[in-house]
Amino acid sequence: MDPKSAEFTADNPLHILGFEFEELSATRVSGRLAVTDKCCQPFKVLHGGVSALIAEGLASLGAGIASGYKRVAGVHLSIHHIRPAALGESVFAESFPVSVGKTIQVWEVRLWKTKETEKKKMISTSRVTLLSGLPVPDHAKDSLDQLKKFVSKL
Ligand SMILES: CC(C)(COP(=O)(O)OP(=O)(O)OC[C@H]1O[C@@H](n2cnc3c(N)ncnc32)[C@H](O)[C@@H]1OP(=O)(O)O)[C@@H](O)C(=O)NCCC(=O)NCCSC(=O)c1cc(O)c2ccccc2c1O
Repeated sequence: MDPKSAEFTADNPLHILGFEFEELSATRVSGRLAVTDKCCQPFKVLHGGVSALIAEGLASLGAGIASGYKRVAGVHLSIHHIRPAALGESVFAESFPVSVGKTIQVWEVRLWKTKETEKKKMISTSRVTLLSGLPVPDHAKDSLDQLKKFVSKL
């Protein structure tokens, strides 16, 4: 299944905002978001909560894969908003693990402006701490199976 297709909703809130995944693995998760009205605060810049949502989503997916498709639970998120992303711009998000333990994982998530003509400019940097290796509830088994199938085809 193509992660950019309408059927693939690895993360529903991100999907609704138009986020498109590019990579999904235990060591790297990335994707892109066009900054539309749906993502902006009143001053027409990317809402800080949307940046935090991207951080939570990417880190959780990566940590879930790194834990062998067990359930993970985010327990702490910190974010620094370095510069704004304006309405009409596009952002690139990348995430990688800082530490993968048996029970705790720490992931870094960075958002960048993606104007090809410009030097890469960072929008925000986040650290997400997650509890990992939790049992998967029955109602969530299907979506984890779907994610597993997709990742195995990459
Ligand atoms: C907070 C900063 C302006 C501080 O900048 P700093 O002093 O650390 O560094 P620089 O001066 O070098 O600037 C860095 C970078 O920011 C650009 N910038 C500076 N001032 C402005 C400005 N007035 N307007 C636009 N852009 C500015 C500057 O050009 C530099 O970029 P370069 O590309 O030129 O290098 C800065 O750190 C910053 O802007 N950070 C991002 C802040 C941000 O976007 N926060 C998240 C969204 S805010 C938010 O979520 C939010 C705000 C609200 O007011 C709401 C109100 C009602 C509902 C919701 C709201 C809401 O969600």
